[in-house]
Order: sequence, then C-alpha cells, then structure tokens
Amino acid sequence: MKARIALIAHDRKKDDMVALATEYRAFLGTCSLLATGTTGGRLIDEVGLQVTRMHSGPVGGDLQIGARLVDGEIDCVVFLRDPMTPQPHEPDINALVRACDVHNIPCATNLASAHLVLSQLMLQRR
Ligand SMILES: O=C(CO)COP(=O)(O)O
Repeated sequence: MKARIALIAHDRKKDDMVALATEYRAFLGTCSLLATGTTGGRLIDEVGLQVTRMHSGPVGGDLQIGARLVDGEIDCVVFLRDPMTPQPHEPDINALVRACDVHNIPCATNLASAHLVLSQLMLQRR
C-alpha cells in the first residue's frame, strides 16, 4: 500500500516545504499525499506532485487532516510549524498534533525531523 502522508507548512515555512518536497519528489510521487490548501497548491504548482487539497489551515484544513488521521487514513504528518508567529487557529494546530500523539502517528514539526521521517519511510518502502 502507498504511504499516506500529510504535508502542512505555515507561511514562513512554505519555501522550506517546497524545497523538502523537491528533494524527496521521487519518493513522494509514489505516496498518497494530502495537504492543507495553500501548501498543497504550492506542491502541485512548484513541485508537480499530485496532492489532495483540504481547506486552508486557518479555516479548518488542519482539523480535516486530523479527522482523517483519527479514521486511520494517514501514516505520517510533516507539519512545518512557524514557532515565531502567532497563528489565529492555534487550537486547531494543537488538536492535530495531539491527534498524532493520541494515535501514535509520526509528526515531524521541523525540517530536521522531516528528513529523518521521510528518509526512514523511503527505506521501509524499498
Ligand atoms: O495554516 C496552516 C497549518 O496550520 C497551513 O495552511 P495552508 O497550507 O492553507 O497555508
């Protein structure tokens, strides 16, 4: 079965997400990808990946991804959060990260952990 990965980045982390996805493009192209709205749009336009887009994070996209995760439909979350900028939807962000912990789903919240998680998933799928 394809790895099911959710990709989310806050505005000041979106360039990092595009660079990360470009680096792992060959692997991510074999996965089933889900993203919040704006992040997903950039991954489609700039990296050429096929991505199912949810609503944008501030209007409920994180919650939509959280609901899918709770239903067992997501294997891994890469969530490049911006720790320096207050977010209006902080409760939604916390709910998604909490759902990862409740359901024991890997959640990489910075680039270093994203590299570890994606490279390990890649190895497991070889
Ligand atoms: O706000 C986000 C995650 O909390 C990301 O949403 P967008 O990808 O729509 O910008």
